Amino acid sequence: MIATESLSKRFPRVTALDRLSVDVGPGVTGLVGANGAGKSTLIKILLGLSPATEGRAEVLGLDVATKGAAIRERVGYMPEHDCLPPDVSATEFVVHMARMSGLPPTAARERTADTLRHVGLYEERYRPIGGYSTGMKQRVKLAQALVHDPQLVLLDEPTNGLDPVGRDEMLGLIRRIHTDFGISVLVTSHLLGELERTCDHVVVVDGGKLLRSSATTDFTQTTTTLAIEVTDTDEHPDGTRAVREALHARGVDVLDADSGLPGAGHVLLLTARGEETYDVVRDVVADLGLGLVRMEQRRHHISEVFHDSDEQRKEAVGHGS
Ligand SMILES: Nc1ncnc2c1ncn2[C@@H]1O[C@H](COP(=O)(O)OP(=O)(O)OP(=O)(O)O)[C@@H](O)[C@H]1O
Repeated sequence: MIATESLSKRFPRVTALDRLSVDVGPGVTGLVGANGAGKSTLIKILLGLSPATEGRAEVLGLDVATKGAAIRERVGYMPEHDCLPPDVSATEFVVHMARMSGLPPTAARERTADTLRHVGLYEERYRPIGGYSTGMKQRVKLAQALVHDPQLVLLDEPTNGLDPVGRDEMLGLIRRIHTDFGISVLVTSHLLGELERTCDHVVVVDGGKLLRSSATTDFTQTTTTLAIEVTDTDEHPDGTRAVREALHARGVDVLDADSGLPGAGHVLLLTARGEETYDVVRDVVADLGLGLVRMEQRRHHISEVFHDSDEQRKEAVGHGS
């Protein structure tokens, strides 16, 4: 769907993309990175709206440097910022965008009705957009990206400004774009956790560089932290400490309390190395006669991926010297 080769974009004061080479296949792909990582810059280059300084990129086999218009016919784009006209209704706006993409009037009206229904806008679609909530505006932006039945949509921070329920609804909609219509999706976010549930594949960028590109299942398998909480007993007044020592004796990594992870210090955090880690924890807690209050897989945060990669870089430097 998308292929970039040593793609760079330099502004006078900042390098927004730094020799980025990545392949994105069909399905739902998350593009994750902190604010300023280069996500929006990449999307604008992929749409042929902004030239790269160096390197090349193809979208649906079309070169972004020369085939921008053909790419934009086949690709939908949901911009990050509020860009909707306040005085027109969702229906008027989306019909207009469908006509702009070349659909004849009747087809434009039919596709608009279908698409607005798909994103969950019903009676409200005849009211002016200016009176909409943030969630409704995000849905209108999504609808205009889908209305011309593209092969691929690029969604820039579609969950921005939404409350947790709104985020979940938007993520469900994004998943269904692929499952119901077969349209592939590239969706950006600064939250790895939310994309883990929605995407088949995740690409992580930092400072314009590729940090990681993996199937979502690889992410969860290789970066699994378990949180354990146990009861205290008369025999073990500090149950947490007793478990920590027993696990250590069985060779299970217990992360430092100051690991920076939320909850560290109150619960034990350890790296799961597969099924057997669960068995070891169960046996250790049972042998000590403690109660297991909680054993759950921690959702990972983007900062941890950056942290891991920093450690890897340091290790690589250390080994090299
Ligand atoms: N037109 C521009 N002129 C100068 N610098 C720019 C321009 N556009 C982006 N940048 C800079 O390039 C870097 C990457 O910006 P970009 O918007 O691509 O990041 P992002 O990952 O999309 O973050 P955000 O979610 O905050 O938009 C930032 O440091 C930004 O300030």
